[in-house]
Amino acid sequence: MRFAVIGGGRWGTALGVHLGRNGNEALIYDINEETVGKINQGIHPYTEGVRIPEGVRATTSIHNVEDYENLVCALPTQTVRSVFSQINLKGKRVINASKGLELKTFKRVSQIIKEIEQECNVFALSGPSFAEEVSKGLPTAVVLAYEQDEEGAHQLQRAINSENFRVYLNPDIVGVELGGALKNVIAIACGISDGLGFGYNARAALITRGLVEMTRIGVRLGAKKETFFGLSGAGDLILTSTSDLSRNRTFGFLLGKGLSPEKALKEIGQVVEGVKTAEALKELTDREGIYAPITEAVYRVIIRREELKGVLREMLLRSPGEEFSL
Ligand SMILES: NC(=O)C1=CN([C@@H]2O[C@H](COP(=O)(O)OP(=O)(O)OC[C@H]3O[C@@H](n4cnc5c(N)ncnc54)[C@H](OP(=O)(O)O)[C@@H]3O)[C@@H](O)[C@H]2O)C=CC1
Ligand SMILES: O=C(CO)COP(=O)(O)O
Repeated sequence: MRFAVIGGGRWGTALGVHLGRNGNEALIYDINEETVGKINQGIHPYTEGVRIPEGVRATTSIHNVEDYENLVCALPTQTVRSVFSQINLKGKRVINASKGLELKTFKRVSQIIKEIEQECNVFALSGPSFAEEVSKGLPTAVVLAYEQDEEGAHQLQRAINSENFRVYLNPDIVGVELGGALKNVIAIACGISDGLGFGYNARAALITRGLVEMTRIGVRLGAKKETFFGLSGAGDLILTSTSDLSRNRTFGFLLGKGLSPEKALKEIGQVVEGVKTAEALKELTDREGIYAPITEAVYRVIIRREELKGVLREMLLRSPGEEFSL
């Protein structure tokens, strides 16, 4: 199959490399000339020692992607609207691989795409999948969600699935996209806890209560409860909240060690989606009246700049209530 990958950061490049290895053609679009130049010379721009397979090319010209029927979105979420508005999307399949919510509109990426062009089919590819490990061809399992086009999802599954990149199908695109976006906020909270030296008990509690919070928010927004127990929910939450490879967890960890949000973001130097998603999510949960204490605590620390210890103390003093209140 022929794919254009919009966004040649770590994830877009990893997906392009995987698609190429699996016998597909992939054109990676990126704004950065150096990145595009390296890919076209067969050099992986981020992972040393990994070859760019045959059939993978890169371009800095956004209009070149219009020759492709299947478009993969691997951009930072806040840039999706402006970049995709430049492309004629009519009749295309758009597979969202980004993980976040748009500020102010609180929209998921597939909703942004549909707002730009009604006449296209949207999908979401999500799950526990660090770009570096996918680039190296290490075993990974993800979910491909679809909205209406079940036949298209089966065709895409056949093109993307491989021994080391297993692709499961799920018709709940709302739940799959929300899982990928919301886990980043919980991973920041876990990073803060680890940075403060709170220990493994606290981390396990945060992951578990975080999953309940993600599920509560998701169900209220139209997702299926069980999706949050799958790869794009619990799977990605566990990966991101426990691994040093995660930018979101690392961001929280640096805050826990006393760095300001600006300094932590500068030190990481890559997109940390949970920061903007925490802001969008706090406004959304306030508007909808959804109880989301972990999201609120993260928001108060990174957006309102409240003192970490005070926010945590208030959190721990809350009445615990019932374990499962969705
Ligand atoms: N990395 C991972 O393991 C995974 C990431 N994701 C998701 O993929 C998305 C992208 O992340 P990732 O690739 O890691 O991020 P990176 O930080 O590696 O790359 C982001 C890229 O987007 C580019 N960019 C910034 N603004 C624009 C714009 N207006 N138009 C075009 N390109 C732009 C950046 O260019 P520049 O550097 O020049 O600013 C950079 O090359 C995120 O939503 C993330 O959550 C999902 C699964 C795994
Ligand atoms: O979503 C990811 C892996 O599934 C990547 O997480 P980070 O953006 O926190 O690195």
